[in-house]
Amino acid sequence: MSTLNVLSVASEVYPLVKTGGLADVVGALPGALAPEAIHVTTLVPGYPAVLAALEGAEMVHIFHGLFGGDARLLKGKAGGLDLLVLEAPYLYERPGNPYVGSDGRDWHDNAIRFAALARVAADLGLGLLPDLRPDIVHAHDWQTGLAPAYMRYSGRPHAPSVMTVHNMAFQGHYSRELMQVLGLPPHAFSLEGVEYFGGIGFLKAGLQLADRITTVSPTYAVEIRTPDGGMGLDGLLRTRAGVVSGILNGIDDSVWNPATDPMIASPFSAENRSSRAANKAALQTRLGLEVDPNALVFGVISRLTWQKGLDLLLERLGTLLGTGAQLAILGSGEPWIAEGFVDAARMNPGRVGMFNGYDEPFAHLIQAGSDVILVPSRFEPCGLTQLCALRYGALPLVARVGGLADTVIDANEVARAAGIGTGVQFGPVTADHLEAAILRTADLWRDRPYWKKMQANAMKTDVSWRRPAAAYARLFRSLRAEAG
Ligand SMILES: Nc1ncnc2c1ncn2[C@@H]1O[C@H](COP(=O)(O)OP(=O)(O)O[C@H]2O[C@H](CO)[C@@H](O)[C@H](O)[C@H]2O)[C@@H](O)[C@H]1O
Repeated sequence: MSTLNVLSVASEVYPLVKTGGLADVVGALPGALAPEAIHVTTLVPGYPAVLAALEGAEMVHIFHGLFGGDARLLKGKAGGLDLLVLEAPYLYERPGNPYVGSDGRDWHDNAIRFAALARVAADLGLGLLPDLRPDIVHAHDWQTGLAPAYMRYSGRPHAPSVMTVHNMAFQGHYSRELMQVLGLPPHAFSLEGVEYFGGIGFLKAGLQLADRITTVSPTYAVEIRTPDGGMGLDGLLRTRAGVVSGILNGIDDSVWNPATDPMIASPFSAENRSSRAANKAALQTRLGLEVDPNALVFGVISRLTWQKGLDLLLERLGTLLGTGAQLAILGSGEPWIAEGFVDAARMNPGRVGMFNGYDEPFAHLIQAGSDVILVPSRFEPCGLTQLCALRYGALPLVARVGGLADTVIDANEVARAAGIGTGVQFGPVTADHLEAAILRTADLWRDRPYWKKMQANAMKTDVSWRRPAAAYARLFRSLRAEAG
């Protein structure tokens, strides 16, 4: 099998820069695709953290006058990845978050910052550097949506493109006045081009002009074709339904491996789960919860945003605590949700523990020590925390949406009778249905033999990248064959 070269372009990549699951996936795909004879080079902006980590950097191109400055394209390695880094200090040399300044507001020039990234991806797809000419350009999320557009409007032969949507809620919508600044020809401002509700839609452009569209679960691939899930883009996606597919995410099962995880209190495996109890005790101690092996511990690891539905949990916290259960929460994000949990912890000492922040090692301990991981998302393209939870034997209690619907087997009565089931699902996503699911989970906890069976089932679920990588490989190869 000949090697296929893919240029993956994204605004964040684990372990260098991460604000969410996008970085995890972009960081994992190259390793996952290597056994499929697919070589991935990842193009990312030259944020300070990326430049600091880059090893063996070699300059491969200078762009004169790239959106208001001179930029250099560097080739090197970091975090085990083959990278191309766009070093453009006037766009990316800023402290903190890739998208927002210290005042919490979007950088004023985000349209240009990410158009520059997309422009460079497109140039590579057009054969700018013969040695680094990709067979496929794989663009992730709105920040890179213009890459397929730039290639298409060049009018020249170019690599075929795949646009992957990790979250439909972020679309990159900008003023029509930027058409010229962004280097888009006037005729691109049309329904079949980049025009979107009177402005320029970056994600819209990618979805309209890429050769294939993927999203990160089969159910989300269906949901985004509906008015609710499509968030304005459902019509386009219905029209292009023939090129849309859903490929589930995986997780890195060497990082997320309870048998070897150095970040947890005591290792365990599906076959030998006895030391899971030590992790539960460590978690309870760390968060000031009563150390009680019999208390059902619900864990949460999440960005705190409306998407994640955790306000519904706050609303029905009384029911959860009424069952005798505990809540361990690790999260950061919007203050209206964070403060609710901080208050809940203060008012329920020993029963609710909250760490308001981002802490990767602690996320591992919560997975290892909780009995349940709660993911009550209003929508969830795939979700990674429930995949980690399955691997660590913390049964996922999830909303029946997107990738959550695709990855958890609900312990309904039939599943219970058959000894299958890996967690609990609920829907529609309302406080009432969440409450019912919490009560059902507490009931399942009382049936300890079945609980242990579910835990074993969960831990044996294949949540690795193997199957998803094979699906991406098939997609890339068929697209390459089609392109000739
Ligand atoms: N406070 C904290 N401390 C430590 N770790 C934390 C944390 N908060 C979150 N995390 C970690 O960050 C990652 C978040 O990934 P998710 O897939 O759950 O959500 P996200 O909405 O960011 O991603 C979007 O993109 C991904 C990738 O495609 C989709 O799975 C998802 O549905 C979509 O919304 C997980 O690995 C989680 O453990």
